[in-house]
Amino acid sequence: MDEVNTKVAGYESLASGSASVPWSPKQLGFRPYAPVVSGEARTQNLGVFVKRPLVSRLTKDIVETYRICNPQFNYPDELNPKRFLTSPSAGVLNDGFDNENSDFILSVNCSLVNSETHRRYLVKDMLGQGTFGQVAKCWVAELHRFVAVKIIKNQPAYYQQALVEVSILRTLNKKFDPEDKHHIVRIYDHFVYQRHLCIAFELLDTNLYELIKLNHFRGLSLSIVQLFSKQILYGLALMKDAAIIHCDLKPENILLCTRTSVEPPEVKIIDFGSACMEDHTVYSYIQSRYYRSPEVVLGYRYTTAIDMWSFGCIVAELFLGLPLFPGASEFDLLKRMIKIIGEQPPDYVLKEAKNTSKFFKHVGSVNHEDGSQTSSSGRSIYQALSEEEYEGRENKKPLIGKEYFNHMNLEGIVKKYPYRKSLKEEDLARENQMRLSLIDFLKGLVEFDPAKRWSPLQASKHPFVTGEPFTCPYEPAPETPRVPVSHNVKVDHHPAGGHWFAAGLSPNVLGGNRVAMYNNSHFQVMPYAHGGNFGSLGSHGSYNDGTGLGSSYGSYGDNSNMLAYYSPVGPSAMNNYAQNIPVLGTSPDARRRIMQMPHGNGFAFSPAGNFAPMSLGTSPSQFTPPYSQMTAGSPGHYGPSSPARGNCHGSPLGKGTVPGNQMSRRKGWGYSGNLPTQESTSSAHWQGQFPDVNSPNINAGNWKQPQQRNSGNPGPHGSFGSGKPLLHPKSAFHDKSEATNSLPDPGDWDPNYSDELLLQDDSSETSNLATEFRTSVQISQAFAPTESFVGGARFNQMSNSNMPTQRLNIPIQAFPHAEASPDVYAHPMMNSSHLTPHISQFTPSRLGQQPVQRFSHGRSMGARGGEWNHVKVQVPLSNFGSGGQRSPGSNNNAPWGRRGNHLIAANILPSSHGGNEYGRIT
Ligand SMILES: Nc1ncnc2c1ncn2[C@@H]1O[C@H](COP(=O)(O)OP(=O)(O)OP(=O)(O)O)[C@@H](O)[C@H]1O
Repeated sequence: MDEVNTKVAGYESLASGSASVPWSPKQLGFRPYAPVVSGEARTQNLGVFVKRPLVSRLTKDIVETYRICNPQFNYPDELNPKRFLTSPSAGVLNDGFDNENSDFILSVNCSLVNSETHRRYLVKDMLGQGTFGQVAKCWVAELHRFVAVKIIKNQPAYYQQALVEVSILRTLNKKFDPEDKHHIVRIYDHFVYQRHLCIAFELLDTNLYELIKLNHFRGLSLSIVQLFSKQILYGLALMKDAAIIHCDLKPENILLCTRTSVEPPEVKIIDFGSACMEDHTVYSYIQSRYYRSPEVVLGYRYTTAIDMWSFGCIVAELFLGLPLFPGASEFDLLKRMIKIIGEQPPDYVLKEAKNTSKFFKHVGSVNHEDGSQTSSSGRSIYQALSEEEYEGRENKKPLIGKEYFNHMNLEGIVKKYPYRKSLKEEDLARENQMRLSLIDFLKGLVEFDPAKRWSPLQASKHPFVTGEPFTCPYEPAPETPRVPVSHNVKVDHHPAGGHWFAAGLSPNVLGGNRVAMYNNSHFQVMPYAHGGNFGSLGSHGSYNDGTGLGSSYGSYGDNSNMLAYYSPVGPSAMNNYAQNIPVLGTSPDARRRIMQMPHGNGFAFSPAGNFAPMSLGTSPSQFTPPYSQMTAGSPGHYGPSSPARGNCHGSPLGKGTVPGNQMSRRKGWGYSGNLPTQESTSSAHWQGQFPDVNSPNINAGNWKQPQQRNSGNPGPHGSFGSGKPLLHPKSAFHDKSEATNSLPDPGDWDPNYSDELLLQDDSSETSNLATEFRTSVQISQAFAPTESFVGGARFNQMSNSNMPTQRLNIPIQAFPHAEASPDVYAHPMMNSSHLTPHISQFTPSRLGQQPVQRFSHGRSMGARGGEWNHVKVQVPLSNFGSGGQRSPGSNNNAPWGRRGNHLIAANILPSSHGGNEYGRIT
């Protein structure tokens, strides 16, 4: 401390007692505190005022405060103790650069450097953590700008999949949306630093889940729902046109923009780490459960329509403040869908879907004349299993979550959602109109039949989006058939580019690097004459589409004429390609990759960088490196946006699944081919038709509203437990524990939660500060006035006097003004016992995870390790000279874990982009 003090100019003179430069406070030294606008205050654009706590405000800029008091005061940043942002911060891997989770250990003011452009990214803060690694807020001095940098875990599978994200985003940004008009996050740069792939994105703000949470799980005003819906549809339309399926659309992956003068607010879609090309859908275990489409649950072929389902769920959640289908399990999810929508998946889907027998029983008769199965009554020949039947078939009780919506259908849920108290009569009529419009809108989105589900373009013309008066059910005009996807998307590819090239993607913008990679001595060309040994080669008939392209993990083409590129050093690990065939054909989504090896001999590729013997049908998730607990020191500050959400959907790369129940990745996709005809318009076509937000004549006449909605869907044909109690007689205990488990405290995943907690424990000022904090959150008010047709926010602003000082009470002030009674609307926030702690409340469960799994993504070391261990990673070949573990603490036998003497960044990895791309952020 002494040493530190004497180094501080200004302080030095004080400490020494020297009178040479006597210090005295200057008059100008004191001036009104003007906090730097950043972080939580950014949301002011939306009228969301979240003041920084007093303690923070008094101390955050203390050096500056001292400097104002005494201009001679000089405190160099280097004197600051290292402040780690990554936890654990002990460097045990990668020569001490990485922690035990293969995360690069970040500290404030450490730099990430693009060795090619020498651009430095000065780490300032942690923005979030996800499956792939960490996202840090970084300062780029030369551009005088903050960006978000995603630092991918130092593991090959993560690395490779992250390259897919790079490639997809670059394709979307550059080829489809060069002018940044489609609400998709911009990617600026990517490079490797200390063996970590770093991806620089534009800096965005809070995600929509956080926004809803800030609003205490009350829904947002219809004007905002409408506005965000329109913007998200812009993005979805772009993706459909690019034939890209996001595969993980959820409120957490839609972020507010940070622009200071944006009016109205803007959102953007992020996280393309799960995305894939529409004609190369390989993985069956995709989408976060609440937002998972029925076709994915059922194991039916899927298209961009699954994103529209997720979109429908998001729109409903924005309005309700709670997920529409918060299924605790897939059984529960389907049950909720059927109950709320009042239908069930169409027979043609059930007939073909792989998992139908898991959820439905066959009750129809077989028409022997034409061989088809039809019900004589014209009703469905499938009936949903009851809970008991499911248990009988699966030998386990289905997890059933809490009922939030009081057994209402979609219409009832929306219609009976509480109104704000102060809604005037004229506004009430308008609100009702909007609600009817919303109901109709949602019906077209959460439509069981993927063929009938509206496309982004169709949905964008719905009156709910366009703002036109809703008079009758909307019937979209049919879309113009588009040219096949593969002709629509131009992709860069290179035979040595590995599986992301095979996926029709190119993360590498500079061709030189690709060549360098191809020719690089670190890659070995391995004659590969026995494709059948690696049974995935060309075996996946579902998307060979006549071109001889293969399917699974980086493998495609002619079994007998293939070279496999093996890189002992490259994070790309294993690249293979088929000679003389177009390199298109593999899903980029390694996380959901299901190995399809119907005629293999038990060997497959390991993304760990080697050929590894694996059992048939092994999911790539099963050779994902052990995914250890995400033990961020302060997850409350920068933990996953909502670990719970990330938990239940099964990303094989660690997008945690609940051990024991969600690890059931579907294997053997086995879909025989015949992808449905994908319709698409050309970019010019749909862009021209897309409604202009600012146009007063938004698509007038472009949509029609026939008097009768022709849904073509008969009523529900089956029901879960029809005529029987929903719960198994023995399930009372189970249900209770399930409810408890699935209703964790939102604080467990709320990054701001610990702030409030901190305030509570903070001496005598606690209640004042807490009150200040709470009363400064004024979301509802903020969202009200911008659009005229909806009126104000749905909720009154909470009054100070009513604000409790106890943290646990805060969120449950949600409906003090609600007019509906709890018995009418079983909303968790309306429960009269709202003053009890969250954990016993109907606190919204994100994806049904237990709190403890939140930050571990539901994967314990043991569980992951068990999966990992069965994959024997081959000993690296000759030029992998730096064998052995990278560090004493490492037990990673994969070459990835070794540092070696290779210049990965320079030789192997795709280079960062040129200046023109980056120029966008200047
Ligand atoms: N451009 C950005 N600006 C600001 N914050 C961001 C940005 N991108 C990501 N984040 C933050 O980082 C978190 C993790 O990002 P992202 O979802 O891309 O990572 P991931 O590892 O793919 O996560 P997941 O586990 O959901 O797949 C986000 O929830 C968000 O809070």
